[in-house]
Amino acid sequence: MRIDVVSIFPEYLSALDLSLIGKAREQGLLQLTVTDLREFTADRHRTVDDTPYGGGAGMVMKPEPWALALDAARTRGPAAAGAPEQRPVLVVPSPAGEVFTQATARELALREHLVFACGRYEGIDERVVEWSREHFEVRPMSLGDYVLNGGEVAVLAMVEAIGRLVPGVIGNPESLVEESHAEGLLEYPVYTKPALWRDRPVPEVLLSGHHGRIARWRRDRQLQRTAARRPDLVAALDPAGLDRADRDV
Ligand SMILES: Nc1cc(-c2cccs2)n[nH]1
Repeated sequence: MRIDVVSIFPEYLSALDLSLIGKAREQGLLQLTVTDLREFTADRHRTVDDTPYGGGAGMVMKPEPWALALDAARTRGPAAAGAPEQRPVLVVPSPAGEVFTQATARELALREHLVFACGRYEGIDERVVEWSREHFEVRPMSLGDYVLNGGEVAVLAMVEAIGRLVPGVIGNPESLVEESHAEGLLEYPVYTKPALWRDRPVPEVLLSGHHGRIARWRRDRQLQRTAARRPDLVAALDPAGLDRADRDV
């Protein structure tokens, strides 16, 4: 998978050099390029913003640098060998986007080329989004109903959520199965040594070695936790995915 990120603060994305995503880049599982939008300006001051038409506070990001930067990202490097001709996905972090979920991460982890446009100020001139539709599948994307100062933080979260689902990035794919949201439920509580810590014991069943009982206990905790903390997820559950014992929780 190829990932391009365009930002006026490329150093913000240096966290993607670290840990799991950094290792996947070294292994060639992910090709990630971060580009400074200001490289695509033509004036001495490297201007990327201007006042909004129609008035109002703040500044809007100018269209031309974005068009040049996105075209460069789209055409950079050879198309992956053998990959079907897919248009790259242009993800535009925005509080006005569709909400990014684990399902979105799973969907985007299957794509060959993702380009992330980190907007700042009051946003990017809307004509860039319209212009991009010719060569990209354009996806305005929100992390949630709160406002950030720029798209970089959202891109860090999305690249991690997507990247970890790319085959080979996580050493043990088993650990992807029971994590929160993997199947619409929150994950169960976890424990490790010591068995007694500050007068708090580990739940007895987990020390029993009885795998069936442990699996049932964990599933019950997932259902109870989801019902308590995220009733919206319970409402969205597919009843066909629940077994009889689930219904008794
Ligand atoms: N969910 C979300 C995205 C954003 C921003 C993206 C770019 C500037 S602000 N705020 N909140």
